[in-house]
Amino acid sequence: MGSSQKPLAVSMGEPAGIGPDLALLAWANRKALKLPPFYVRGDATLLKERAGRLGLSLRIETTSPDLASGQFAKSLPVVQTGPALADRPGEEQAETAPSVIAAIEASVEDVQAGLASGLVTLPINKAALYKTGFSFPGHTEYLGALAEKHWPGAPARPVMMIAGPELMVVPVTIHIPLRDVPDAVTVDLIVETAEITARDLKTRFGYATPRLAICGLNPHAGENGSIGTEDRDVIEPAIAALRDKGLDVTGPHPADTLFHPQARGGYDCVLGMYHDQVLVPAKTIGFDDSVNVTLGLPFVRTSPDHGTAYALAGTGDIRIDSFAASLRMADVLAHPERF
Ligand SMILES: NC(=O)C1=CN([C@@H]2O[C@H](COP(=O)(O)OP(=O)(O)OC[C@H]3O[C@@H](n4cnc5c(N)ncnc54)[C@H](O)[C@@H]3O)[C@@H](O)[C@H]2O)C=CC1
Ligand SMILES: NCC(=O)COP(=O)(O)O
Repeated sequence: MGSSQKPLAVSMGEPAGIGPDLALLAWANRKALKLPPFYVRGDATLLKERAGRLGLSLRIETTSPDLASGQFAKSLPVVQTGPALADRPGEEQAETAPSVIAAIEASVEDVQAGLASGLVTLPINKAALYKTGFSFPGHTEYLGALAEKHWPGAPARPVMMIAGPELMVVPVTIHIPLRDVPDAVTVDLIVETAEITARDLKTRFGYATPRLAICGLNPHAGENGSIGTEDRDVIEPAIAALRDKGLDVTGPHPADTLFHPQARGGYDCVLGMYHDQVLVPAKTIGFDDSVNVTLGLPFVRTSPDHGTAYALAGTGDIRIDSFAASLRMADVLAHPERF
C-alpha cells in the first residue's frame, strides 16, 4: 500500500445499488483484504450519507487522481464526478444516469492519461441507463467504444470473461435475446473471441498454452445434427479453424456435462454460445469470489461478478469478496512485473 503506487480508478456505478456500500466497506477493510490503493469516481456527498447509514465512521476526502494514493492510508479518496446526489438506496432514479456514465468515461480517461493503473467498475442498472438513451448493452461494449475513442488505432474488441478460482468462462454472445443467439453465433465470431481469449490468457494471465473448451449450442451438441445443426455447421468449422491456427481447442462439448469437478480439470477456460450457458455455472460455483474481467482492451478493467442488489443497498448485509477480488486482480494485471 505504498503512496508511490499508481491507484486504481473505481467508477461508483448505480447510486441506489450496493456500489457505494462496496467502496466504503472495501476501504474500511483495506488492510485485512490486502487491497491496492484506489479512488472512487462518483459523489462524495452520497458516499458520506451511505457511510452514515452503514454506521461507518471513516474519512472521505475529495481529491484528484494524482493525490489519491498518498491519501489512501488515511481516507477514502473520492474524485467528485457529477453533481451531489440524494442517497436513496434501492430507489432507481432516472436523473442519476448521466453521473453513472460520466464516472465510467472519466475513469477511462484517467487510465489513458496515466493517472490510474486500471479501472474497476461497480455495478450499473442497465435498464435504467437504456431508458435515458444509453445505447450499449453493458460496460463491456461501452468500454470497447471508449477504447476506440481514447486509444485511436489500438485494437479494441472487448470480450467478457468471468474468472473464478475454480472456473473461467467466456460468453461468445453476451446481452442479446436468447431467440437471436443462433443467428449471432458465426464462425468468425467464435474464432475471433477464442483468439482474443487465448492471447490474453497467455500474455496477461500467464498460461503458456491455454486450453479452451467450446460448448455446443444445442442439447448434446446437436447429436450429430439431429437436434439442431449449428454445432455441426458453425461450431465445428470454427474449432477446426482455431486448431489450424495452432490453438489448443476442444469441442463442441455438450454443456450439461462440462462443469462438474472432473470435467473442469480438462480445460483452462470454457467458451459458451450464450450468456446463461456459462454464467450460470460460473456464478453457481464462484458467486462470491469471481471477477468479471474484460479481455481485448488496451487497458485493465475488472468488476465484481454481481449486480446492483438494490434490496441490500444501505443495509451492510453484503459480501465484498468479489469486489475485493476485482481490485486485487486489476492490480496484478496492471503491474505484472510485481507479481
Ligand atoms: N457489472 C455490472 O454492472 C452488472 C450489473 N448488473 C445489473 O444489476 C441489476 C440487478 O441484477 P440481478 O440479476 O438482480 O443480479 P444481482 O447480482 O444484483 O442480484 C442477484 C442476487 O444476488 C444477491 N447479491 C448480489 N450481490 C450481492 C452481494 N455482494 N452480497 C450479497 N448478495 C448479493 C442479490 O441480493 C440478489 O438476491 C440489473 O440491473 C443488472 O443489469 C448485473 C450484473 C453485472
Ligand atoms: N452478466 C454480466 C453483466 O451483466 C456484466 O456486464 P458488463 O456491464 O460488465 O458488460
